[in-house]
Amino acid sequence: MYEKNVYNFQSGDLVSQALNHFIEKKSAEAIAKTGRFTVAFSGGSLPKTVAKYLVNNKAIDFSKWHVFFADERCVPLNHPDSNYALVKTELLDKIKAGRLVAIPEDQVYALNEKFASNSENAAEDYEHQLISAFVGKNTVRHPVFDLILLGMGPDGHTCSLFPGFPQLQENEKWVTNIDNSPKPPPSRITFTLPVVNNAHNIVFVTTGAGKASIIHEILDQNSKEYPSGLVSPTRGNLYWFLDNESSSKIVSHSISLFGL
Ligand SMILES: O=C(O)[C@H](O)[C@@H](O)[C@H](O)[C@H](O)COP(=O)(O)O
Repeated sequence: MYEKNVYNFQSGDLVSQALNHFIEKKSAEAIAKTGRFTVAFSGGSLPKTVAKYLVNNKAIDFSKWHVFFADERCVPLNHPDSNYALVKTELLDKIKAGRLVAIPEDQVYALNEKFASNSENAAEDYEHQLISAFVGKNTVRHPVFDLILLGMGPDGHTCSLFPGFPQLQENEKWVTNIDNSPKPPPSRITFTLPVVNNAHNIVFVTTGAGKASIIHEILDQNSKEYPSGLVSPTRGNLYWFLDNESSSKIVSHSISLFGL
């Protein structure tokens, strides 16, 4: 059985501070063990919340980071809907601006723009990018990420895995596609559940009151009704970083003390 840690902070700013310490530790552990740190980002508010203090953290060896996208919208990389563009603005460019050693560009695994208009080809290409980054290094049947950072939508979706959609059943592929996403834009690629569940560390970052009821159902009642409730590590640990609002409906004994 995996370890589930639910951390509650007074504000979104404290969530960002805690994530900075947490990621520094996980990055150092992975680099000491394997010489690199493989991390996947989602979109939404997550990149900004994660990057707030991280971009000034001089204790982190960003040159050893390999950055991936847990899901991506099939749009050009400079499009306002692109998760790559968001992570570039919030994290990659800010690290570069403030430091001598940035994350090398060939260690950032973005959607291949050639396939932006064909989600099936884009997913296949992204799976090949994962294969080239993981096979022979850290793969069993699925890649083993050091850290996957997830958000949760108001319908309980995570990555681009939406409630009731067939992508939730995918057990073979590492990356799959969707062309009828209930949330625009419709065409996307996404990690599959086995890839998410295979990571060493899976972190949900969820702030704001809108998701408090779903969080209560997932964390207190173990609901499997929502894609986020199906995240269940096979080898690693699961962490939820919440603020006072998103955790407001959780029964208090579910909440762990944040410590490193
Ligand atoms: O691709 C998307 O549509 C978004 O990236 C989405 O999956 C997001 O991660 C969640 O809806 C949480 O978003 P917030 O953190 O902004 O609430």
